[in-house]
Amino acid sequence: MSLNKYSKPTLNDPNLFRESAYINGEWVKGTDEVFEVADPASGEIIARVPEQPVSVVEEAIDVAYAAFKTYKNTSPRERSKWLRNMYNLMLENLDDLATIITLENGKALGEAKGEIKYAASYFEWYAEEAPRLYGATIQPLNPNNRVFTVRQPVGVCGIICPWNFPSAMITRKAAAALAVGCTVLIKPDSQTPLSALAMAYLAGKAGFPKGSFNVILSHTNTPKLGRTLCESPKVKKITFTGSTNVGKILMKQSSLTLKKLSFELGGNAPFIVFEDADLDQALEQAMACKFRGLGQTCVCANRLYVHSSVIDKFAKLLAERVGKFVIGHGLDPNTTHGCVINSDAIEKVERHKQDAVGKGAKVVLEGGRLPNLGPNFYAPVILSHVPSTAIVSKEETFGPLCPIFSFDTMEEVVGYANDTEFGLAAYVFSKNVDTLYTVSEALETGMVSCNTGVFSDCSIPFGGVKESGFGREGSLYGIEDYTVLKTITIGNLPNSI
Ligand SMILES: NC(=O)c1ccc[n+]([C@@H]2O[C@H](COP(=O)([O-])OP(=O)(O)OC[C@H]3O[C@@H](n4cnc5c(N)ncnc54)[C@H](O)[C@@H]3O)[C@@H](O)[C@H]2O)c1
Ligand SMILES: O=CCCC(=O)O
Repeated sequence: MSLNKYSKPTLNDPNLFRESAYINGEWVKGTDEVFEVADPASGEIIARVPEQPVSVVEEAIDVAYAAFKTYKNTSPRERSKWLRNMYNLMLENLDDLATIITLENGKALGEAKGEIKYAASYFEWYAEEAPRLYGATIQPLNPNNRVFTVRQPVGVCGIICPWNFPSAMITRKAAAALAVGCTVLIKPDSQTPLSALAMAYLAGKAGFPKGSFNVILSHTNTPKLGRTLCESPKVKKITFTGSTNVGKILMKQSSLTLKKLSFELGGNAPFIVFEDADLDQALEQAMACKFRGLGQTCVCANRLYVHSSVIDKFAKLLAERVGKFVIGHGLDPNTTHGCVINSDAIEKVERHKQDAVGKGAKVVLEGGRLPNLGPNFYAPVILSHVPSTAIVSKEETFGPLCPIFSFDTMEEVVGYANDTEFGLAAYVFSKNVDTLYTVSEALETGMVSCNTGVFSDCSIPFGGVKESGFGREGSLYGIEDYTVLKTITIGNLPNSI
């Protein structure tokens, strides 16, 4: 692959770079109207893709609906083979796919490669799960009846995804859906549609039948397209990853047709460091957790709670280590951390920082804008002794701001951690298993990670509680969200012999 800094890449396989939607196995524009995709690091336009009208989405829904009628009857072994092919193809094209992510999202190439491996792992996992969908046999009260259950695919799934993981947020939904026999219509974020299109190209090569894997595109038309997906009686499920506010809109719109829903929404993860924690381990893990994607992941630590006896030491050492980050264009091999997605992300970081400092937080690492690199570059900020009244204790920053709060007792810190409407991930650091266990049970989140800041894995159930959403992705449970349970009763059997 030859890459010129700040320019469109020459990919090993140029077919992976697509500027059309993918419907029924065809590359489709459907309109002359386009929207632009820019490299957030350089501002350079890297693609022009169609702004699709509602009529194209309606056609795509019809295609996915028609395809479902045959796709649902393919054998689990066939689907497993296509999923496995997709896994292999993603790894074979790792460099190109990662380059596309870096160019549209801004994350460093090393992180982008990690995302592709993570994204592909869902295809591998569900290739293995596809033939293992079990039901139950049930002993009913009526002795002349026999009862069993089967899991059937729910139908056409509308998949709406964010920009922060342009590949992995799609695969952990699509792989499970395709494994059980659902067809999918994917709507990526308008800032990062190119990864979805590259995967559509690979899905065709992997052997998925026409109409089973579709990608539609929109920017300003997004609310109309979203409504069309939510209100169509032919779409049986909406699976969404994104903000809680948009999740609430989609839930209302989906109520008209009472769709099955899975929502992975915003987080506000507490990262708790007790006085007996291995400080060096907690520091390393805090860095990895807080600054993954430069703070733009839903499971990034949003609030660090560090015991009052170690908070000053922890904050100083963290600032020393984070100060060594090399921030730059994601394709530069020296870069450890890329840029944020857009100027709104920086404005939110600054608003949360000013609020906390105004309320008495200490600045440990000043951070701030890096105009020499570009308008979307921002060096991490670390604040300590942040008061509990700061906005950041309640609102997700989704950016490179690391606020550290002090606490004294276990009861106090669990109270702070749970004092939010969100409940996605939480982190606990201690050498005492009683502390880990008691606190894990008390935290109101879907996932708790003890003594590690990086826990994501295709084998675990991923998802939240409270306003962080519902449904689980990945693991053996993730497949259930794309099925409906059917009960079959065979009645009036003769008396037993
Ligand atoms: N829980 C998780 O697994 C998870 C993962 C990643 C991101 N997130 C959350 O996502 C948020 C950041 O992503 P974002 O700002 O791009 O979210 P967003 O909700 O603005 O956008 C997500 C997707 O929804 C689409 N969308 C926006 N308005 C829509 C509408 N009216 N109808 C239909 N679709 C619409 C967008 O185009 C995009 O594809 C954060 O809150 C983050 O925590 C959660
Ligand atoms: O941004 C949210 C998803 C992050 C992950 O899957 O680890």
